[in-house]
Amino acid sequence: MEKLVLLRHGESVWNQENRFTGWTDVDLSDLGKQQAARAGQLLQQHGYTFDIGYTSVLKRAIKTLDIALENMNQLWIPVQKSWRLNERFYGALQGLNKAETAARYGAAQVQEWRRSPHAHPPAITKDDPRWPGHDLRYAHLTARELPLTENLSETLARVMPFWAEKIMAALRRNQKVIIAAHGNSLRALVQYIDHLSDEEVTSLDIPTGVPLVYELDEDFNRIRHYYLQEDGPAPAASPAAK
Ligand SMILES: O=C(O)[C@@H](CO)OP(=O)(O)O
Repeated sequence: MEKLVLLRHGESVWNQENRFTGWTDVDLSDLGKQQAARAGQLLQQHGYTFDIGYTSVLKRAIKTLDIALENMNQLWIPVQKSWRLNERFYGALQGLNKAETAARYGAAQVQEWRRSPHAHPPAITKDDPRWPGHDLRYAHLTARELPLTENLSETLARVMPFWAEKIMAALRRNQKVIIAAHGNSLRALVQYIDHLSDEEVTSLDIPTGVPLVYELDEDFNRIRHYYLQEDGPAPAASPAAK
């Protein structure tokens, strides 16, 4: 039996300000740093050790993994970063306040942009400073890989090669894996691992800074999954999107 731990980054400054974030590289809030430390302490208390960590190229996830590993005294393990684990690219919504956007476009429209697997948020254009083609860390991406907007299905499609080539390969080597990523890149991964329908993934929300443990059989099918919390494991239910 393999154990895989998924960890959404701790609260970011823009989570706190209720702004659409996507690929914007915002930092953790003080609460987010505390959540990351607590996640590491919980993992250590429950005896978790890891052989390798995977994260995105965004500092809120990188720092969450760092802080969690430091609190487990495992900061020394290899960590691989990939843009494929980035948050879903939120297009022209990036930077906007979610409540103000709902007041302008209607709550139903905003909820669809946020949670539907197929709805595209409004796109940016390549002359927009938010276009990742302007950012050195994405210089190796092809024109097709650089998003102008992304829906959840497209996020899943770009997470998948990394899952198959890197993460599953590590699991096959019996390595113990932790992935620190984002609300929507993890929703996409959970949809895949759990075979969730589009309807089920619409109501899936993953909390910040709480380790989500998957116990997998040798074919990487889920045996059990649960959140690791102060008062013991909690079912990985799918609370409605906020
Ligand atoms: O802003 C974002 O990038 C994400 C995660 O914080 O928000 P949402 O919950 O709307 O997908």
